[in-house]
Amino acid sequence: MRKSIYVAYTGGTIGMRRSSGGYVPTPGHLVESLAAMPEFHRDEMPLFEIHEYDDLIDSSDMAPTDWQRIADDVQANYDRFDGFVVLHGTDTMAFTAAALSFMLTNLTKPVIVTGSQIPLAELRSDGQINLLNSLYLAANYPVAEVCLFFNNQLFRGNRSSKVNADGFDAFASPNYPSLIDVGIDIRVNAGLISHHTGQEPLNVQTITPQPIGLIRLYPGIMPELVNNIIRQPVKAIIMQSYGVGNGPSSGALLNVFKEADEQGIVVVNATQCLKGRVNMAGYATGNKIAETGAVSGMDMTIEAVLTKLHFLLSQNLEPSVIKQSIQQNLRGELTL
Ligand SMILES: NC(=O)C[C@H](N)C(=O)O
Repeated sequence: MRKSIYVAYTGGTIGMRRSSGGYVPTPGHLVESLAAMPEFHRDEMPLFEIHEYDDLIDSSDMAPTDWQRIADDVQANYDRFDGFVVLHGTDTMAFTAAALSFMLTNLTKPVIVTGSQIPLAELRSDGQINLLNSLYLAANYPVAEVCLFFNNQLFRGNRSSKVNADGFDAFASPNYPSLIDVGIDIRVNAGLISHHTGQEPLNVQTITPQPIGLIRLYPGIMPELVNNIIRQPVKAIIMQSYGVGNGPSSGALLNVFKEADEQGIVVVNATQCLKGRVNMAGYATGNKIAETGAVSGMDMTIEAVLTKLHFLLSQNLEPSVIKQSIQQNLRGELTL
């Protein structure tokens, strides 16, 4: 029997049209374009149902409330379909994929987030390949987790980052292998498919918008500037440090982070580098950051750290519990 895939269409370039003000999402345009593409309707393809959202958006406009809507949508249709494809803009696709990975617990069916760099209806679009393969993989290679498909690779959602603004290879998973590579053959990288038994029903954890500060360290960064951020109603700060978790060792700057920690603000030390992991014990400069109470972001992407913080802060947990949980492997987002 042909499998049945639910497509949640949120917006993004894949369904956009050129306008005098630049590309904009256009209701009905994607569905119309797909109807005219015979390859999507071949017998080897699964059946699919597209749910076009009322307000299609450029993913630059995505917010935690949109993540919630997508998660609730998957849950509402969970029993009727074999798998899920979320059509999404590329700009914040990695954030949504990471957020969904934390929000959806006990997943036994694939949720694949995808989109394109050129609209589906345009010449040389990568949308056709991305959507066609996402549907095919969702039906035939049911990786039971939230994934991101782009440029012939299926990545773990919470390990992905947008790394190329204008290339078709827009995404990478710097600290974790791709789950599936699509070439002449479809190669599943062994052992990466989750084996959930499906005894527990799918659960959606509610995420609410949270005040999280993101501070990228740079040579000459002024303590006063960071100090202003902790004066805000902020519950957590992601400190994007150098290399393996280092930063300027000026007492004034370190004191600001220490003060933040004492106020119950969770400070996560995440590296600016795309690849590799934080090890604050490696250098004296990193050790000093650890002494302020900051916890390690390990080898998580910034997208994973940010959405994991949303996930944890939304549960009203004590800062000490959040500090512990941030360093635990919840959905394969970090390597212990
Ligand atoms: N390629 C894209 O989808 C970019 C677009 N600005 C978006 O994120 O919606």
